[in-house]
Amino acid sequence: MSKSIAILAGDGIGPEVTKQAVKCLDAIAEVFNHKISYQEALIGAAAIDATGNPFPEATEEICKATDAILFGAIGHPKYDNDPTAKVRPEQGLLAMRKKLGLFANVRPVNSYEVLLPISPLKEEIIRGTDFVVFRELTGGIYFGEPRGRSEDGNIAFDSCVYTKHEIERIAHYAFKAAEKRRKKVTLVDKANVLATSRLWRETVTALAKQYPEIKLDFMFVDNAAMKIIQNPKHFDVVLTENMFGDIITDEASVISGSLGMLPSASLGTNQSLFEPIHGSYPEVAGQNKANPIGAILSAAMLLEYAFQWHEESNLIKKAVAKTLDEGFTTEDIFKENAKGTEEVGDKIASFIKSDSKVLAN
Ligand SMILES: NC(=O)c1ccc[n+]([C@@H]2O[C@H](COP(=O)([O-])OP(=O)(O)OC[C@H]3O[C@@H](n4cnc5c(N)ncnc54)[C@H](O)[C@@H]3O)[C@@H](O)[C@H]2O)c1
Ligand SMILES: CC(C)[C@H](C(=O)O)[C@@H](O)C(=O)O
Ligand SMILES: [Mg+2]
Repeated sequence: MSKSIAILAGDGIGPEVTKQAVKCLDAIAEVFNHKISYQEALIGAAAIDATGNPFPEATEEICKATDAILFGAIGHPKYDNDPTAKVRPEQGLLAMRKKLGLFANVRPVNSYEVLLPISPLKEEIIRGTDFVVFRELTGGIYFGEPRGRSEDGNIAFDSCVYTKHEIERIAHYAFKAAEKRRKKVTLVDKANVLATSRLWRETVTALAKQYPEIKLDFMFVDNAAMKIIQNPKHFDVVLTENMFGDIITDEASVISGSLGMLPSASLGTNQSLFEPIHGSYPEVAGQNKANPIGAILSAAMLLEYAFQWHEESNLIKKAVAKTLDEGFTTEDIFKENAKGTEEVGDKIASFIKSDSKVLAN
């Protein structure tokens, strides 16, 4: 089989973790005799430096012409520390999501037995955690109008806007995912305060009638933020709006062991993109310290969602698990005898190649 992938490595640790994901994809291509071609494109601060635009047209064209997109991370301290900057790397990421219609961001969260002891949370609480967050990605306060500043600069405003259509299309994805899981959807919102959240509750309640075997429950986001670390096994499929989903998934990454561990898929009707949920972690950029597993598991999600290569995807996940079992990790996981980004990528790729028969069974 022959497939093409756009590689948008971005800024900070983006290039080094994406390189490890590509290494694992190459290992899969070798084992299964697939042909995967890559097209690199600019995004974020790197794209601003080169073109003045954080999501250049050439990048958009490449994204549209390929079978799937693998994205690293964007962001640079020179913009983070300058609130007056007119053009920002994050605008590139948001423009890409909006222009490509990537409205459903899927963020799986699970615990790893071997990593339970390093968690600040109690083992018995997080053992067996397995839920997935469906985060709406192209609406809400990230995109609502009006937004901006008053003329005198003393007032700033953002608008949270949702349409019924935007809620329904991601809710269908969440309910369909629940059908294949433990048949439970928890809608996380702030319906006691926000009009948009009340529209979410009303719309999702009506839509749930189409999925009679799915149990729907509701939770306010402040309570959910607490319950996710107090009783994570309560959750199966979490459905939520853009900003709440952003926040609770960084929080949930503590259950998996590190923010560097969590992958995601951003799905639309015509294209799909795969990215670790973390950012550009500029403090260690270029130092071979970043955990590449979120990026590598994003490549596994790409094979599953974009190509329907399930066996291939499982092989990557098993190689990651085996690497963790051996305690072969970057410093954010096991500090003692920590390995580099490259070494962890090499190890996972070598397990994919050498143990493909053993791991597949
Ligand atoms: N999707 C994205 O591209 C994305 C996501 C979040 C933040 N950002 C941007 O990244 C920049 C830095 O933001 P931030 O510091 O808030 O978030 P961040 O995710 O880059 O880092 C937060 C913390 O998480 C940990 N971490 C993150 N990735 C890791 C990895 N791969 N391995 C080990 N540890 C990891 C580190 O402790 C780090 O200090 C900002 O410019 C921000 O806008 C981009
Ligand atoms: C960088 C930022 C715009 C982005 C978001 O908030 O969606 C990030 O935090 C993420 O989770 O992908
Ligand atoms: Mg985030």
